[in-house]
Amino acid sequence: MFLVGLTGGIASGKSSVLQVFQQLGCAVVDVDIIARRIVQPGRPAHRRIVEVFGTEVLLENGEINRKVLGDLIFKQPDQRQLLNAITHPEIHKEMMKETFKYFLQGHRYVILDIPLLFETKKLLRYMKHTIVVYCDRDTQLARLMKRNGLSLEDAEARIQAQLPLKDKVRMANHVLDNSGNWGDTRRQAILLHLRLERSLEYLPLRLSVLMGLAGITSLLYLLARCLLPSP
Ligand SMILES: Nc1ncnc2c1ncn2[C@@H]1O[C@H](COP(=O)(O)OP(=O)(O)OP(=O)(O)O)[C@@H](O)[C@H]1O
Repeated sequence: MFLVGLTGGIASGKSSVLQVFQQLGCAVVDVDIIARRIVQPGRPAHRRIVEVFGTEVLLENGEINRKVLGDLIFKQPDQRQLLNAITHPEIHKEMMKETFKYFLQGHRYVILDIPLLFETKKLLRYMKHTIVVYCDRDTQLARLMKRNGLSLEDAEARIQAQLPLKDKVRMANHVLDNSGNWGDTRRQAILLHLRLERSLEYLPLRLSVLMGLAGITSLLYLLARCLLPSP
């Protein structure tokens, strides 16, 4: 098995592309979904967030108010670091669990949607391939304003706060251009899936696990022969 990191910019189309891979039966780890799951009431990260940021970041039903928290950390970078220190270890644990589950199921590759893959670089070394979902700036701006109901100024500020998409394109192994219509992007994603599925890069890990298992079995057999009395 090998890992494929999928990234892009805000509203560039990562989640939409990830859905295509999911529909194709790929093993998909959606960091956005994990990030929502680990802050559900009752989870340790939820408790820590309330301790640090206060009850004003809660909705009436006790869930985290993502909009309020999002605005808060956007305006105060030191608060963002605090939030990351609470959530990142929990997110990484869940990612490892899901990836291991897919490994046991025999998938050839696992695709992980990691919005800040190139910014934090923490997980980059584990990725055999990287994919950037790109779209031109005007399209990105228009989609972001429409989806989040943001003003031009606010949308520009959010795009500005990230590493430019063009830089991410330079760092990636594969680029999916989502500037045009959806059918075109879908086609690019399907072609890429076929390439990854045909790759033999999954073999080294699978073979080493099989050889490890064979080694342990032989060892147990030899031990049993030595320890058990012969008939
Ligand atoms: N090719 C396309 N044509 C038209 N609309 C699109 C296209 N691709 C994505 N969109 C729309 O653009 C918006 C952003 O897409 P999506 O949510 O997939 O981006 P994202 O990169 O996951 O965003 P974020 O990281 O900010 O959550 C959505 O409303 C989606 O429906």
